[in-house]
Amino acid sequence: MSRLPPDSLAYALLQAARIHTAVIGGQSLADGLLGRVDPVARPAVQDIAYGSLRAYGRGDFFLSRLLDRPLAADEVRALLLVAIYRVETRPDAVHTVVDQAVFAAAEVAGGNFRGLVNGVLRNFLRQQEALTAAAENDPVASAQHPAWWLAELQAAYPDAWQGIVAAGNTPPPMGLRVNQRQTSRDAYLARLRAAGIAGQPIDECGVALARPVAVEALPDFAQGVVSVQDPGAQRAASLLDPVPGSRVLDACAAPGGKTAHLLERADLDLLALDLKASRCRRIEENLARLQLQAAVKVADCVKLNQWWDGRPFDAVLADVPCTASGVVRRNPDTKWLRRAEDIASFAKAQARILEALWQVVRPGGKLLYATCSVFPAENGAQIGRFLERHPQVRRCHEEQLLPTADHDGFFYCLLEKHA
Ligand SMILES: C[S@@+](CC[C@H](N)C(=O)[O-])C[C@H]1O[C@@H](n2cnc3c(N)ncnc32)[C@H](O)[C@@H]1O
Repeated sequence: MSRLPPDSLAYALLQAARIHTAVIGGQSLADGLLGRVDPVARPAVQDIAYGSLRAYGRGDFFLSRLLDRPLAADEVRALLLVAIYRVETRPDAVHTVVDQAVFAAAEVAGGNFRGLVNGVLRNFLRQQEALTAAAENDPVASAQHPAWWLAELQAAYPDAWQGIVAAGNTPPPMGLRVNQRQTSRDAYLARLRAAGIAGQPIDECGVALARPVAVEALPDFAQGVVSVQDPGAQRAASLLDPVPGSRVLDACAAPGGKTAHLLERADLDLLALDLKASRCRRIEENLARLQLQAAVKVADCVKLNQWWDGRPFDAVLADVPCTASGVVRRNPDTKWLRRAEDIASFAKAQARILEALWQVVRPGGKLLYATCSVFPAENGAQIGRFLERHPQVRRCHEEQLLPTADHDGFFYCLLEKHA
């Protein structure tokens, strides 16, 4: 519990520091860390916690120069990191940030850290110019990504890696998918305008918002007229493009964004699988809100005997688990939690999924392999190895979307089985 008022900056800094501590200790932002924060403070805490995690390489560099020995409490280190982030992003209010961080320090258990926090932050302000210049010459501090991650990007994209890094360091855009069964994209854009929310049309049913808003502010969100989905993710349904009435498998479906999009476009006999029961509930909740129907089953898609009745599918979506390196700006914890070896272990699991699912595609049917990664081992190289094992498979289409201001990073490959 905190005695700080939830609407104070001190409270926001303290909560952001606690989230930081949990993440650096190995927990994921997806574990609901933000849900423990007073709702009044959530937008501010999210802004500070996510922003400072995106910039962790930079903050860590500063602290390595400001502290001459390890701190007694991880939470104090995290408090310094979030305060420095706030100082750098709000240069007009640096003294308020320092004062509020000192109030927050009084809440950290295990000692009296107020003097230390005050001293380190004032020291940072005194040396800010020199430290900022030094950070420019440090690869991890300036790119704000781990060294192994940068090496992967540089090897794969010698001309484009800086753009990928820059996109990864920017707050993500908010995209919407309009439910074509309920309204048209242009009619919904007009409703957004009437609600004072600016947006641009994208593709067949997407909208890019000028600024993120809370979902509760979106007209008729609860009635299922619209969903939040990045335009890059919306490519899946149009690439697979199953014909009405066909039998479709979404093998790694939770939370059901792409399942729902497929069903909004056409009436389908669709089976959605996911490994985890809690995540299958998310699919069911999303389908219920959007007034769509599918069979949802908890299963490991690799273990065909657990879930497959032997009837082949016309179309299969394999949106496989991956490093999520294309959506790192949405989950800035992942780049600090992952290790270089994770790429190979994801690639191994993906190959097993692809092999298993290929067996359930009917002759003449298609499979769309998808990741939200930019690492080739999970994408083009994965498909290359699959095609070596199955030379008769037709690769109909392949695209690597790199993250930009308009969409996240995704990879798609559409494969067709010999009839
Ligand atoms: C990238 S996410 C899917 C996102 C989803 N397609 C969407 O658009 O909302 C990958 C999902 O695969 C699930 N998964 C991982 N391994 C699996 C397996 N062997 N069988 C079924 N689901 C699996 C994970 O639980 C996770 O929900």
